[in-house]
Amino acid sequence: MTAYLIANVSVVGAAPTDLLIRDGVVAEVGPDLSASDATVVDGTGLVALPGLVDLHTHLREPGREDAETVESGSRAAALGGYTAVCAMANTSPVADTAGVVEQVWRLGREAGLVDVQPIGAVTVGLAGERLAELGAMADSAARVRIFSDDGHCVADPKLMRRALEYVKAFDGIIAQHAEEPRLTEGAQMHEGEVSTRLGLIGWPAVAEEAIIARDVLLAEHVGSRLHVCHVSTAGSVEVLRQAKARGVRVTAEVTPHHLLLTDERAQTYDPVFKVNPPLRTAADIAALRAALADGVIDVIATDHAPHAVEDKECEWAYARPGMLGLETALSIALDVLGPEWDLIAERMSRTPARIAGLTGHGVDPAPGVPANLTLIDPAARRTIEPAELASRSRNTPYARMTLPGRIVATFLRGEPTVLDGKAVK
Ligand SMILES: NC(=O)N[C@@H](CC(=O)O)C(=O)O
Ligand SMILES: [Zn+2]
Ligand SMILES: [Zn+2]
Repeated sequence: MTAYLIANVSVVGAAPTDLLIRDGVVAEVGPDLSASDATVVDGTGLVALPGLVDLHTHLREPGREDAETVESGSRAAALGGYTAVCAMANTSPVADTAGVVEQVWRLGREAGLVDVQPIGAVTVGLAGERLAELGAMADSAARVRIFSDDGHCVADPKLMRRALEYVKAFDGIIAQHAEEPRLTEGAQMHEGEVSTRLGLIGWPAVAEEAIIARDVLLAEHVGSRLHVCHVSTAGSVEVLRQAKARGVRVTAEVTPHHLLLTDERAQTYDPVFKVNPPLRTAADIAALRAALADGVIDVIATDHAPHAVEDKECEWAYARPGMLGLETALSIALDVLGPEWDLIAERMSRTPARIAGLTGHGVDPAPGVPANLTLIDPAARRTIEPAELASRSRNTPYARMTLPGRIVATFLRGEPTVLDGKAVK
């Protein structure tokens, strides 16, 4: 195993120092380190963060390997500065059995670019009718702790209650895609001024807020852990704020795109901007940013949702919802939050690692800590070219935009997965 000496690097924004990585861990931290056997990485001007952790990634394998595979998605993640991703269950077949979650987990190990932690489905086939074999998935080699029907809402309150009760035994989490289906029938975008102008059926904010309100009450009643996926409205933030103040065990995520893009983008009729929940208003963005700063929203999660060309380059109404996120998330966070390195580490690494129970991830570089870290050049700017992305899909909403920050290197347990901004394998 090669040793690496990262010289003159700022650890989470502090004054520059050296990091020696050896045998998979951070061996030493301090000024003027030397090691004759180590490969030197010049860290001048770079910031080291604990490797990013994504609570919400769609890898599309098994079933839609044309859109993404565990390997291509893992490479996109490593290039984005990630060392661990949680893979959503809406694959084909659905990850609703021990067999499928173990398959995804094994493919992640084989790719070896990030730790792939499978999420299990809550209900069989995401159909919302019967609980999936949560216990078998938890006991499997994949050791599933987060369950989600993401893509669909667990709309039946009795089933949601049963799921929360079931996972309590092993301190599991139900991650909810909060969408009251009766309020979003035929919805194409956010319900508001722009949808009225365009004559498109809207998805009202209340369709999200009503489910979050119900679910925090259920989680409170049962005493279980609830996680809310892709929070997108100011009203949702208020529901979460009140629940947290009462001590409900609820955590929440926001996506990079909901922190930056508004429903005005729908005016282009370019389906690259079609996503669930939909892009909202500038007032929602302001509330989401404030909630991220004050901790009502715990994490930034990408909801990386690759889609094949034929599912995206068509009429808006027929296009699948979802956008890429892994390779641009850190840049969007930097753009939105500024160089608030401690906050970025908290929201994109430490807290998501803690929520998912991924020990060894989300820990700042210090002697003895597993060397899962990423090096960022905050001064660099890059223009996003969809064809250059490692993802198999091209549906980035940031095409030809120039964004701040570039991932220079990523290390997984002491081995580089990215060096000089390029994937190592
Ligand atoms: N976000 C999306 O618009 N799409 C996701 C599903 C989801 O996250 O709800 C997908 O799987 O494509
Ligand atoms: Zn969702
Ligand atoms: Zn999703």
